[in-house]
Amino acid sequence: MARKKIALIGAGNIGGTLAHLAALKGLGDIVLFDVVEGIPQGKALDLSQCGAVEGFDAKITGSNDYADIAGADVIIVTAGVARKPGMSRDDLLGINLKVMKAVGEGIAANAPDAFVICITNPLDAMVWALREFSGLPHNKVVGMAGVLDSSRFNHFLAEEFQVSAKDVTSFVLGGHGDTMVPVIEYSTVAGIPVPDLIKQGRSTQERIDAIVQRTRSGGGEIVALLKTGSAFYAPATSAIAMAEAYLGDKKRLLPCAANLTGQYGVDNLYVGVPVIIGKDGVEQVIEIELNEEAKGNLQVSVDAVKELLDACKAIDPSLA
Ligand SMILES: NC(=O)c1ccc[n+]([C@@H]2O[C@H](COP(=O)([O-])OP(=O)(O)OC[C@H]3O[C@@H](n4cnc5c(N)ncnc54)[C@H](O)[C@@H]3O)[C@@H](O)[C@H]2O)c1
Ligand SMILES: O=C(O)C[C@H](O)C(=O)O
Repeated sequence: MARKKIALIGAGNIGGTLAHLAALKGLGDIVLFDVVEGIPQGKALDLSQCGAVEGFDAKITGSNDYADIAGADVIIVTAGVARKPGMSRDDLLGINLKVMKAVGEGIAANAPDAFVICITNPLDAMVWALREFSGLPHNKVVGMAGVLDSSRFNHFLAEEFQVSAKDVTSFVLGGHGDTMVPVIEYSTVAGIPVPDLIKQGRSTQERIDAIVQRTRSGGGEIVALLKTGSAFYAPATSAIAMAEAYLGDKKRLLPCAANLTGQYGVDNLYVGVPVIIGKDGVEQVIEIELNEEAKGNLQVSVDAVKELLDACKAIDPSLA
């Protein structure tokens, strides 16, 4: 059987980390693409030289030519600009929208059968625009944010309850911004709902509320520390989990930015919801019961994403 091909559009911090993880996990041969000459080639050579130590034999190449992504099974898009301290993700919209146009056209022309995972921010608007520019089916274009945000929430909850993060599960829904919605009612430690753990006196509502807030500003906390860019290890790990779900037809239920067609009362917009990922890409959107507070918070988040889509349409009338 032919090896799978993974194309990474953007060979920066996340792109390089994605390539490393994909090689270590043996997902397939890897093409790193970037507009900057030398960066993808240099990273590809460096990563290839890990193979003899790690025992992998993936072919890793760097390119500045979209023709080299031809036949890719999975494409992960990180092309664009990351924020710096003092900026919001939304400040990246104007510059990254232009990048999505170039990337969408490159994918459409060279790898229209790929499963495409977008990471570029502001995520919900960029994945929507990338889908529009590429014209690929909606089930084959998905955004990565919820896996990362839920992983952050799980990490903070694991610290709070002093348990392994492996035993914590949660869903963070909504847009990948300050309005994201960590859902406490669906957060558990080995199946025990967090509200029950509060009742047992293992934490307090105030402490959990503070964790929700820290999760919401989790990306900004790292930007403030790094000063030169944003998080890349956990974002890369999260996207690789989504790629593995597709390549292995795993039917994983993950929070991802998916196109909604009426679910949660939302139409024609990408936002973070639980989905099943398998060989057909986003195979199902799962609707979960939300209490009134979570419903209201999700609506606020959806409205924030809608505003970003309007901004995209104002910048590029071809999207209107
Ligand atoms: N969705 C999420 O949860 C999440 C998490 C972390 C970062 N991000 C976003 O991911 C993006 C990438 O982050 P990073 O840390 O890898 O940034 P980075 O600056 O390290 O890398 C971005 C790369 O994109 C390249 N690039 C720019 N324009 C391009 C184009 N037209 N075509 C191809 N490549 C192009 C740059 O040369 C650079 O190498 C940012 O927008 C960041 O905000 C999203
Ligand atoms: O915060 C950022 O700008 C990057 C990313 O969206 C994150 O959540 O880490």
